[in-house]
Amino acid sequence: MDHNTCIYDYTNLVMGATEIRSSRRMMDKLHMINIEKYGYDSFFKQQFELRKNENLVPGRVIGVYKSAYKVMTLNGEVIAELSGNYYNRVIYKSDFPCVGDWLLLNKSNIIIDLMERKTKLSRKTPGKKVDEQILAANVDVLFIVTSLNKEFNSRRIERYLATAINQGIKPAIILTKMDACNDVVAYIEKLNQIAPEVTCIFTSAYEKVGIEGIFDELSEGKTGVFIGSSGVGKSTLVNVLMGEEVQKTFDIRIQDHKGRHTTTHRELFILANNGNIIDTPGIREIHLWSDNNSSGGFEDIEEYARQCRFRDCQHIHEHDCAVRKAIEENKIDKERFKNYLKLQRELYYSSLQHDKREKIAFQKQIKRKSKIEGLSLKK
Ligand SMILES: Nc1nc2c(ncn2[C@@H]2O[C@H](COP(=O)(O)OP(=O)(O)OP(=O)(O)O)[C@@H](O)[C@H]2O)c(=O)[nH]1
Ligand SMILES: [Zn+2]
Repeated sequence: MDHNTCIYDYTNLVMGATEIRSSRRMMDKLHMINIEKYGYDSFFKQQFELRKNENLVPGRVIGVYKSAYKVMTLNGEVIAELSGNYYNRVIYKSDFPCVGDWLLLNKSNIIIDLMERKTKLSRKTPGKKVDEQILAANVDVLFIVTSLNKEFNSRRIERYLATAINQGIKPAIILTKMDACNDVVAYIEKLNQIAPEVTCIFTSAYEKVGIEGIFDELSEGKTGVFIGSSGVGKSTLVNVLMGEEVQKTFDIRIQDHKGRHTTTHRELFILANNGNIIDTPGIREIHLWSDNNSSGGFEDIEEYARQCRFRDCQHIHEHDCAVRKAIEENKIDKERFKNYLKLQRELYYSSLQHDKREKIAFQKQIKRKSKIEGLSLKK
């Protein structure tokens, strides 16, 4: 399906071939939004095509409220709520829409369905509860933001890199506050040790340095997420990218069912070059959550691991362990290796939890189904 088809569906306009060619001008006339700049590409168009007879509209979540969503559609921003049917189908918390998700809405702005996600930036829910929390969906680039000062921490960067690579998201490292750093070379060396292949962008929001480098990573329709500790300068950078003070709490205030005003803190903004950015304030830690065991960003260690005598070598006390030998010869940093093991364990644990969660959900589904069919389940 092409972009024009969805304009037909939505407005019932009858257009000829010539008009189709000038659909963008047409959209301007009708005050329609070009949702392609929000990342509406063939991946989502195909999903919409499969449902085209249902009179639905595609839209992207640009803000999340307690019980409603701010969604960008062809018609501009709307406030949308979930349908009862949607609620009934939800099994996991991660089935609820999050910022960056593409939705199918009906004409009354009721959310009928969630489109399949291209990527998701997930973490394990903070605290004891073991579950997945999706921070943002359909992310193309994870900007790992860190300052060129004491806050710089190789182990933390490795963790973020593993998260991005494991989830199929391209990582890029943004180094901030270059104006206040007098030994940039030392940081370049550190980055070479942990992320030789990763794009590193050196910036100063104060002096507007390096901003182009961020724009380069975000062409039209691409979505980037900023992640990093509090105080590294994420918001300042977002403001510079936006060219203005971004109002964190939009004027638009809505009421939830209890009549209270609620605001959102995870939002998607569009840049002048039509790239999309999501700021994630308040993310202090990220524990890996994944349904697969492959960590990312440790190719150097994995390269040595392939040379170990035993394929399932744990690199602890096995004979002929190439990894331990590399550590002894200072070819692998010991602390980096420890972090690798830690993240591996975290991933393994998370994949076990993932399987457990699937089993519980499967049982829930059977129970629900048998309830509907009037059957009772005996143990
Ligand atoms: N020297 C210097 N300081 C900066 C720069 N950018 C931001 N800062 C300062 O760093 C502090 C934190 O900046 P914020 O943008 O609020 O940091 P943040 O990462 O958004 O923090 P949270 O909102 O808590 O996640 C502020 O005092 C900024 O003025 C920079 O380019 N150079
Ligand atoms: Zn080994």
